Amino acid sequence: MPTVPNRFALTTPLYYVNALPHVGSAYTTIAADVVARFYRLQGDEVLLITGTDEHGQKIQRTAEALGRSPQEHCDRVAEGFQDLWQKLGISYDRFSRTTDERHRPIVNQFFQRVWDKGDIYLGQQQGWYCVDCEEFKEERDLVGDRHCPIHTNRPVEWRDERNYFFRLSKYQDALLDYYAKHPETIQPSSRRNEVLSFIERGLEDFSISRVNMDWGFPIPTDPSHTIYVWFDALLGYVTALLEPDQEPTLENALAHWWPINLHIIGKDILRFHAISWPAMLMSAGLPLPGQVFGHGFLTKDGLKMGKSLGNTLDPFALVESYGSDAVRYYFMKEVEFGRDGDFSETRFIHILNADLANDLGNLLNRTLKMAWKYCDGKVPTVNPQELGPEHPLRELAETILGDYAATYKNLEFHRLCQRALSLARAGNKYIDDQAPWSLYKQGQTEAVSQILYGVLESVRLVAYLLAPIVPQLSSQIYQQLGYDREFLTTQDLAYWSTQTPQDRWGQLKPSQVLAQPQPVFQKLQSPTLVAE
Ligand SMILES: Nc1ncnc2c1ncn2[C@@H]1O[C@H](COP(=O)(O)OP(=O)(O)OP(=O)(O)O)[C@@H](O)[C@H]1O
Ligand SMILES: [Zn+2]
Repeated sequence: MPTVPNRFALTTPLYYVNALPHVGSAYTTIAADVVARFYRLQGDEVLLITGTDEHGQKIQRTAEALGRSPQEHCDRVAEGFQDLWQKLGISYDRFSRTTDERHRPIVNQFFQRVWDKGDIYLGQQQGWYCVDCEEFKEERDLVGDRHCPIHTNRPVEWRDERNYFFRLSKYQDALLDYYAKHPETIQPSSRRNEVLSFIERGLEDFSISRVNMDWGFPIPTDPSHTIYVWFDALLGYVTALLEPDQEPTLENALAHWWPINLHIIGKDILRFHAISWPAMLMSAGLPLPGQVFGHGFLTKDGLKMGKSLGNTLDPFALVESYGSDAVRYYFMKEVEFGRDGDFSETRFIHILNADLANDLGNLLNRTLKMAWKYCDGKVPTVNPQELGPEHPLRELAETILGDYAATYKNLEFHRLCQRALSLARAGNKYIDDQAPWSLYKQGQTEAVSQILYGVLESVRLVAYLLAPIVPQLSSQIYQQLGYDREFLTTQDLAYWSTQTPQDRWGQLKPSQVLAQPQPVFQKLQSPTLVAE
């Protein structure tokens, strides 16, 4: 009987279109793509949502400064995002733009639910506003001469206006209660603690409308106000759930994929996702997303890289110089997900050469050459089970395979890379120790076959383990091992993940014809991009 696949829906933030994407936006999106690819390889039905947040004062002002209409500006920048995602191999299923005409009915219907619940009222808003965050800041959090702690280059602005408010305070206890019962919902745990202590300090209602600002949707019950950009942006996740030809109703949007399993975001927008958003959903009577993971910042000289500060690294140039797998691998391996990390081009080159060119690429290359020399260019004809459980490579591989899925599910990408690479390193050591070239000279062909099989099978497993992170490289390795180029990406994954599971020892078919050895990862040259 065919099994029904599990469903997994996840999102990146919808990025502001105040400027083209930078390496920080790429970082989150790469991580989300890795997770999506992992679940697809498990045979699950996956929906990866990314997109752009296009309303609000920040966008209106940026467009004005550039002499463009806001829509023209958004169209251009949204295209830039899509272009980068394509270059980085991001396999997104939906690109949600908050200026999409289907978004407005969803926002209106959601607003109506919250309105009917009595959670929206008119009040007076006073406070310090950071346009770059599109958020009111508490006086005690400001730095220097009233500057936002994240956007230290621009002072916050004083606001005193009549706005509609959302009754966030009403949900304080419900949120605490929910997070006590579902502690896994906010990750990593340091972020959970941060959110909990913020809630415990007391939640204040927040304004969800703006006056004198018309780049957004009007409040349905009072069109002289514009809906606050964050209220509309968070709902972009819901609009994204609609099928392309579906009528845009809230009911349709929520029917198949809701609740979303995972929001991957940076820690700058944690409160929106772990406080405002769940409270809005509670008000609308909807179940909450499974998890919010707030990762750390890529920093430059200790400050968050960002479009507003302009201290960023151009991801287009990075991909152009080094290729998408290199960029993906570096950020997943080098920065522990959840913590901050600085970028260094020298380190970038060092890690890629050490891991992918030497430990993995060379291992495959030298072993393939031996297989051509000693085994007629075929996977050695041995029964994989003859390599018993105590075989050193098999033993290590099976230990890693025992928990790699949990490692991915916990978003421990750096650990996954380390573990996969430890298998490649063990393969190199094993082949050096065994010296099959001497055994061949002594006529011990059976032993040679066994050794080469063990190493090639280990390389296959490393490629499989890393496939969500370096999809092109893994596909190339599979191809060298005699599989179709597309084996890991366009096969009927749901089928083969159950029929010929790739995450087991001994799947490499004896006698399968190998490809001619070719380097799968070119060594990178010295830094070219950033002066260090
Ligand atoms: N330096 C960074 N490190 C890690 N992630 C980042 C970084 N900058 C942006 N991001 C990602 O982008 C999200 C914020 O998107 P946004 O469009 O506000 O980009 P931004 O560059 O931070 O903009 P701005 O500098 O104008 O605030 C973060 O939550 C995170 O997912
Ligand atoms: Zn700010």
